[in-house]
Amino acid sequence: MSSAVQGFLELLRRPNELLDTDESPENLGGYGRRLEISRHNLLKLGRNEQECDFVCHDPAISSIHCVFWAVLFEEDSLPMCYVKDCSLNGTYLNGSLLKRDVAYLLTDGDKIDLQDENQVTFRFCTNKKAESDELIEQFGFEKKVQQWEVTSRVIGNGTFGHVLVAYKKRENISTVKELPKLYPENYAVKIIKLRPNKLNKEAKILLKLNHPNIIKVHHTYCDINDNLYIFQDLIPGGDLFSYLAKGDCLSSIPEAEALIIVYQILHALKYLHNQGIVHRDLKLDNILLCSPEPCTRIILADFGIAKDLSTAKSRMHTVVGTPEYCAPEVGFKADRKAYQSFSRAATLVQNGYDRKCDLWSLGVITHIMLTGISPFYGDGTERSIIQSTKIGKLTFTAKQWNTVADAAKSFVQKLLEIDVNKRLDSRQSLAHPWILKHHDQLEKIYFKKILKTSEKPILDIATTVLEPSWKRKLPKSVVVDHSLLNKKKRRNEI
Ligand SMILES: Nc1ncnc2c1ncn2[C@@H]1O[C@H](COP(=O)(O)OP(=O)(O)OP(=O)(O)O)[C@@H](O)[C@H]1O
Repeated sequence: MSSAVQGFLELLRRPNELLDTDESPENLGGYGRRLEISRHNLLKLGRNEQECDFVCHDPAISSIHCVFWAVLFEEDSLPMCYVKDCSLNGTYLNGSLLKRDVAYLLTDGDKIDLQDENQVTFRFCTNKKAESDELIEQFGFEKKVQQWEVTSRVIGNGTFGHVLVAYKKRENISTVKELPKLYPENYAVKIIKLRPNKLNKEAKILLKLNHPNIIKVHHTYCDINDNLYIFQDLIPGGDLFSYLAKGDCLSSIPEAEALIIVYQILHALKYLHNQGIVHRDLKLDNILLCSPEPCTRIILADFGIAKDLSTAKSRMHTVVGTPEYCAPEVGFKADRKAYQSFSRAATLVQNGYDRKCDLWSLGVITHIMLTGISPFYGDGTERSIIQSTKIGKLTFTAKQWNTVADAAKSFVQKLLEIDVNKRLDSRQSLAHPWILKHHDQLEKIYFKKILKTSEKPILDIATTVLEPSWKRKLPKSVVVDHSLLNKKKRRNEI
């Protein structure tokens, strides 16, 4: 298996009359043929000869019947291979029907049937070793949390916690026998060891939010070891960084594709900022994709350092974020020694910063999507990034800009504006000519294709879904260990 290949489909059964005419003789009969599932490549099965990697000329099979892909959190982590049904007649996983347009995680040996059982059958195989319960045992995580099941499959590991695959016990199982059994959907659970208040904030903020482009939290639970479980949607398409990282460097994407992503981020930011929430760590790694293809829904994740200003003062003073994406007014200093006199790094010399720091980060993200270049990266050292961000000099002379519209350049310029008063906010950004010019098409794509809704949801209204039992689930007080706080080594937080 080549390194890019993370799994494959083995054709188990296929009626002879449906065979492709151009198949080599050794593949005839349907046994032994393998379809590879690799990163950065959507494997498509269906009737459409132009689009599909595996063509089946059966009228019961849809033009594109189902798609497969693989996502890797890091180079050495175990791949997550997914199947998504896009058909009229359905795709079955181990005999159970898949919900249309929902991605399901595959496990070695899974059986996939196109349309009904025993018509065209594949077996999913991977030679990567399955995860053991080591992590769960090492940290004493609970495997059953009320109606939730925590599995040992790791989605990713962050500075403060682990993200694992979870399942929810089925509710309202249909008693109508004729209806096919539905396959259980996957969820993700982020488990963090409760430490100073800061860590509770992520779940508290997320429970308040309800927006199609923001990670949805379903349930929270705190076990007796102070592990906080945040059950949330599993976003199966990987992050935007991995989507752009092809080979050794980041690649640009077509302007139209970037525009659709920017439009969704702006909707999410407008909603967040209206709620008084500032994300503060917007970057490619924290933007998740529902599938690794253009025009997919994007989801903002990792609210670990988000700030809720709705009940507090309107400015922030703590230096947090990731220098590469961080607005100059946040106050990163090129010399790390400059922080030593503070127990927490703070922009004491400045007037603090506000929600517009998220718009600067979006400017950096847009710049990268359009050109593959990070605007203030310099020589890549933290010092050089911070220095060039402070200067904020932008040039559009690189050849990568040649094919980019002037309106897009102007958008980037207006977000990467050192003067916060001149920098656009989320509402103004949505009214910028780059967006406005394509407004009707963007709206259509957003509501019809991405959100798949015929009615426009009211995106600006806050629907507070704070669980009533939330407060009771947390310990009354959390002992703040200051030595830990100071020693905390967060890659992106000083
Ligand atoms: N709900 C989710 N669905 C799919 N993948 C997720 C989800 N939440 C997190 N991930 C993946 O797991 C990884 C770890 O997430 P987490 O939020 O713990 O840490 P992180 O983004 O690396 O944050 P930190 O900046 O705290 O180190 C992420 O990079 C992301 O790829």
